[in-house]
Amino acid sequence: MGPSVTFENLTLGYDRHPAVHHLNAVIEAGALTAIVGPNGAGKSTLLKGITRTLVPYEGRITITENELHRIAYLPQQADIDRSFPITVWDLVAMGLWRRIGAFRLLRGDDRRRVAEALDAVGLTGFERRPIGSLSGGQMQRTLFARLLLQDASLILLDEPFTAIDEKTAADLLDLIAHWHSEERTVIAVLHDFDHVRTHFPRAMLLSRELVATGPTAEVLTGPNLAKARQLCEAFDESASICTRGAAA
Ligand SMILES: Nc1ncnc2c1ncn2[C@@H]1O[C@H](COP(=O)(O)OP(=O)(O)OP(=O)(O)O)[C@@H](O)[C@H]1O
Repeated sequence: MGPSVTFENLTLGYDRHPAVHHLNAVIEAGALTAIVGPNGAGKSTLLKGITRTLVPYEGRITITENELHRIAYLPQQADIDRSFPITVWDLVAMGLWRRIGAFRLLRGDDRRRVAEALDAVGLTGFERRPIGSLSGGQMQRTLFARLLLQDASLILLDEPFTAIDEKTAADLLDLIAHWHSEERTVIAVLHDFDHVRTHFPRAMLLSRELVATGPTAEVLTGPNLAKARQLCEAFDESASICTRGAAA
């Protein structure tokens, strides 16, 4: 079973400006949750908080069982350097590093796992291709193959389906459903509400602060979405960290 993630009076930000503001919420162990909200709502920032890339200005994030070493994180495509000279095979094999270390040669068993992961994402035959030559969808399949090998109990995905074709999105959604059936905790930042409604049982609607969280149908309502838009439009980008809720 994957861990639960608890946010308590959490404020995260950059240069003393808050991006996520006094968030209180719980993501249950083994839940499949979509994080949604307007542009600039703090969704990616929240994932960076969970990976400890950002240290909270206030409050805390608690992951049960101290599972930090078992987190897999897929950043937005824009944050991935595709010019790095590495083949599909080597990038996917990096998913084994936690288990076998970065510098050990792959054994037969390891090579079989890499081949199976490539097969699972439909990339058999692409092993020797440099990642710079892949389409957006093929690159995303490669990164999902690496995630498969990471065997993480908490999987964080930042906009995994942006700018990829529907067939690839459907295949990768199947993999996510499989992770959910294995009771891993999966949290994905998503923009496509159809994907969220169809494939994600739970949702968290953010707009710098929490608007709603719970079963997806109860979160993605007209009034909640209108409130999220209003909050984001009203937010002062230059606001400093406030102490509201500090005593809570
Ligand atoms: N590295 C950074 N330095 C300074 N400000 C940042 C940085 N990253 C994000 N921000 C700001 O924090 C706020 C929240 O950004 P974040 O990327 O978390 O939003 P988001 O909900 O993921 O948006 P989108 O849907 O557009 O990707 C925005 O105002 C953004 O400009």
